[in-house]
Amino acid sequence: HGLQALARARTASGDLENAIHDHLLYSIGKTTAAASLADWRMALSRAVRDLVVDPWFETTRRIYAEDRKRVYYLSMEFLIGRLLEDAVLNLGIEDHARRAMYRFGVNYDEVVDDEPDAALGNGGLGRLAACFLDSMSTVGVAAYGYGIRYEHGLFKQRFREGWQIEQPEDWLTQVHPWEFQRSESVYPIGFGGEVRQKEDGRTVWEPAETVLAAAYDTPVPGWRGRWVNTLRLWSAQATQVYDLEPFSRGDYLAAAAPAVLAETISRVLYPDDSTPQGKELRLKQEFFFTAASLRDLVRRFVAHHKDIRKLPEKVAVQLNDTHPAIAGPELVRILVDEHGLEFDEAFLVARGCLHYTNHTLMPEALERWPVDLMWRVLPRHMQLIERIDEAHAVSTHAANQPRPDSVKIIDGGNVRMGDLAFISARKVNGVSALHTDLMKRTVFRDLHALHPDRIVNQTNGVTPRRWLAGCNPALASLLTEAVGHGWETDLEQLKVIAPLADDAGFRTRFSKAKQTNKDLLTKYLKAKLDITVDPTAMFDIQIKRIHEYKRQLMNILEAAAAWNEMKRNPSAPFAPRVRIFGGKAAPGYAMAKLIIKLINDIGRTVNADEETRDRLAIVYPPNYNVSMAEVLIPAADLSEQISTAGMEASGTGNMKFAMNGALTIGTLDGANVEIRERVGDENIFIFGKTADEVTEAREQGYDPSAAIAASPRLAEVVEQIASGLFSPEDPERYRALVDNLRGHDWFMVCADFDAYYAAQREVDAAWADKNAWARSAVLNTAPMGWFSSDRTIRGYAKDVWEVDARV
Ligand SMILES: CCc1ccc([C@H](C)CC(=O)N[C@@H]2O[C@H](CO)[C@@H](O)[C@H](O)[C@H]2O)cc1
Repeated sequence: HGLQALARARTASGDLENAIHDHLLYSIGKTTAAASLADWRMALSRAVRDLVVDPWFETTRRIYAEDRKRVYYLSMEFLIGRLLEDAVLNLGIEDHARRAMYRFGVNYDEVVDDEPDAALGNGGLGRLAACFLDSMSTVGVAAYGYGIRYEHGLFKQRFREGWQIEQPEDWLTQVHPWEFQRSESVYPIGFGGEVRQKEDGRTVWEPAETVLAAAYDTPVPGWRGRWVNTLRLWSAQATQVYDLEPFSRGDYLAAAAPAVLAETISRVLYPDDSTPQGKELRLKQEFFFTAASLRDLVRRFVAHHKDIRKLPEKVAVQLNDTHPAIAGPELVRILVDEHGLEFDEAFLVARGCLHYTNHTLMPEALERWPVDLMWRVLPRHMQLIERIDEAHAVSTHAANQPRPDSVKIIDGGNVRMGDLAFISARKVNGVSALHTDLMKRTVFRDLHALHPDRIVNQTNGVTPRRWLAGCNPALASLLTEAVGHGWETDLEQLKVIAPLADDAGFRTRFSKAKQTNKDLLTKYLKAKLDITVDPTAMFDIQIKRIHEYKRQLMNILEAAAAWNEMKRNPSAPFAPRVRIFGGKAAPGYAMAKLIIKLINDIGRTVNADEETRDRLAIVYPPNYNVSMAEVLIPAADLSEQISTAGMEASGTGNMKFAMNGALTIGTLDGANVEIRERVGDENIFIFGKTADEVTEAREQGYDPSAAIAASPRLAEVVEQIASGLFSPEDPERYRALVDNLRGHDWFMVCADFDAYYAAQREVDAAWADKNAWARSAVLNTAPMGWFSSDRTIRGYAKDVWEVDARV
């Protein structure tokens, strides 16, 4: 706490102001008169970073002194968003920062708003990794995040006539003030080449191509800077920066080629969040960061520990989905080829360190790499994968006993990364109770039967720092008033407000906080997008990646059906709504892009309708990202979590909305099930088929056209779309979408439509009673302690990593 006091002392007396001024002059090289907003942001960021460095050193010193077991979180994605405001929040110096900027005549909020998002992720998986970093630092787990320092993060989304278009993201065109380049941590990473047997029996892999992995470290401060972990991101560099020979011939392209090719590995994030494209470059990215991370953590271990066999006592590696699953064979390779262990022992040591989290049951999202590609890019690893597969067969099946394909790593010419990860790991977890149960009954049924104690559940969580204290100061101060300080790091304390749901005064102030956020969002939409909405209407929000299983289609179909009814029956008790959509589609996902266009087409028609303008508006701000979520979520009244049951592994947006006092309309899918358990049936709107009912309906040959015929409302809307009502300029535009809906509807939109429509009418009725709504809103926030990522991380620390969690 000395350090914390030091940080405070250094900020209290205006030192922060001096530090900012010094950085502006001497780090940025600008006078106050000449400084731009970006310059001020750089100066403030550097000054705040300074306050994190000492506790960072102290954390590292303690980890070594106490020889703490470390956690290494390997993830292809870290969807961090902005860092300045979050660091200021964690250090508790917002007033100081705001006052210091004010003294320079600079608006603090504009400085914060100037920071580009670090969009190094696609969606749920990447954002979860970022929340986990915050929680590991706050609860005091000695941890490193390992990932890729993409030059270009997730693409920028623009709409051209309602169609999504993608533009490159370029967060690094400006200096990134939070990172430190670690030129001493650069490792050669090989690809391709040969594997040779040496006369002493040892195996040597001689790669044909080598790229350098250069480390960039970003400090990850926990609450009040008591503990500061590290995020180490790898950037690809060429071993040979420049080829002078072609240069001297004037062939500048050839001269630059080696560097360009090498750097391609960390150039851009693949924008898919479900169907892998199976590109060789993606495989190289996965191996590049995994191999660099394993080399780095083994170096750190052997620097202080003699016996490599003891690695599992001091190292726990978490594989964030199958993307780093090559870690199994790579760690075995290091132990066998470089440390001389026998294969069997090396495999046991490696498995002792590795743990795998599965984030999706979607068959098409499970990575499979063609065996011939693996032989070409990673020949030594392919040899070891065969050995691992063989050894597993022998250890689980008698010699003559046939092995079901489902437990084979290599099958049908592919390496199944899910099976490789499962077999290489000590613990495997799902991300919600329902999802973990479904893992045991579907994709990993046979492996679960062979290893019944390997799968555990760790229901996701979100950090209450960014997703409540940071993005919702209006509610946060009300909570602090009612609960006292401490809830930010012990969210269970929010339970205290449950009885206040019956306190009219508290309800009023709770609703006032919500209205404050709705007014802020209204201003944001006007300022950024020139969109005008009615801040007193119900803000009904669905924000997430566009995917058929998330059923944005069902949402917009219901909106159109409500619109039809409003026109048919103007006195019907529809609650005035602003229906907000946000989300990107993977560039190659045609149906998702068509759904975006349909939302914009129906929005254009409905928003232009004078008759219903006061009761329904449809808004789709482009380029949904972390910092936009921080404005949308606090302003939400209704949270749309309407996925086909059994297909959303957990969801994390659902938790953020409930934490911020929104009511959920949703299916019994993912973590919605656990949200309902905690908020109670009367404070949530559940509808639709359960996961088992979905499976059953599919097995019994579900006929969507019958469901459409049975629902006049749905039939009317489908016909309107098919006839081009919302696309007069191209009546056939939605042929594929309508045909799929009538003929296939794998995601049960038609089957759940009427139940969804009815649930939305219940929402309208509930909205009419402001007191009851406010009461339910309070009773959504109160029990959200379970959904703090601090609780999730404490679960991993105890059940998976077996590490201390103490600052
Ligand atoms: C290789 C292409 C690819 C890339 C990313 C993914 C991710 C696993 C998709 C993802 O983000 N899954 C989401 O993970 C969240 C965090 O656990 C869950 O809350 C969501 O339900 C799940 O869809 C799959 C396939």
